[in-house]
Amino acid sequence: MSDDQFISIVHLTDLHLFTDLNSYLVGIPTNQSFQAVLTEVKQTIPKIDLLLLTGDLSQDCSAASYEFLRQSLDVASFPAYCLAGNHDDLNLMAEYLPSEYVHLVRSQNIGGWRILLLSSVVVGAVHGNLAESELAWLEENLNAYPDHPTLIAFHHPAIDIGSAWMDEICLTNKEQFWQICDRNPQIQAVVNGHAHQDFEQIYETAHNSVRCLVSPSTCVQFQPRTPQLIIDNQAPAWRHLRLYADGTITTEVHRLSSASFPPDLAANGY
Ligand SMILES: Nc1ncnc2c1ncn2[C@@H]1O[C@@H]2COP(=O)(O)O[C@H]2[C@H]1O
Repeated sequence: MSDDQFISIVHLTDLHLFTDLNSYLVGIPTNQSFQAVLTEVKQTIPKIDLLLLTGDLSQDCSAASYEFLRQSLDVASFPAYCLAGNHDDLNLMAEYLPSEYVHLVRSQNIGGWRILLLSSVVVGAVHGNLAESELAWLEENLNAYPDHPTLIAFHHPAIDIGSAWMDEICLTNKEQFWQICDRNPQIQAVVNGHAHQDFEQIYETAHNSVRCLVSPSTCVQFQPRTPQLIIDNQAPAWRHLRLYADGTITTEVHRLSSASFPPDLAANGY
């Protein structure tokens, strides 16, 4: 099948960038691991229509960390859509991120698909929630394009992933979100970060099956299915998605292989 028969999206999440190239999160210099990921993405994915960045872009909430991100994405030269996570500062993102390539868009039509970006951030909290205004906006947008296969992205997973500590800090109003999905069978996929691991599940509503895709971080990973946070030895990673006009998706996670960023496995949090 030729490359132009699908939309190629690279999902990058939970970058946790700092001002300083030599600052570490759980043993990993996160600016360096992100740069290595971006370089490998460019070298290994032949066609990229869109980079999708789903929050926790910054760890130290500094202007310099967002400037570093914008500069890195400008050098990569792919359209990049960014949304916020619980570690981010929306005002700094709006001030320092937008560029020719970097966009804080909320909706986009691309190759017959609708891409919708929501904010699940609760200012000052680690967990997520979709505000009434966000849910109303989502429903309005879905009603406007009922025949377009749709991918929705936000930071906090809308499903339990089987780690008690993480499930407590994911989306708190999952049911409201899934009720909207039930009324809008054009929704094909929900893409999230926050969990620092690869997790995939089909969510069956009464009227459709939604592909839930949670992707690993470009820096440190958490072990799956654990009662408390345990650092995983898995490499920095990203997810590649191919969206086809008939609404189908193929996807897989890629782990960084060109450089090694071992985490501090003894750390029990950050
Ligand atoms: N030991 C811990 N137990 C529970 N949560 C933690 C621990 N350490 C850090 N966290 C929080 O868990 C969050 C997981 O995702 P974040 O990167 O958003 O930010 C992390 C911290 O806010």
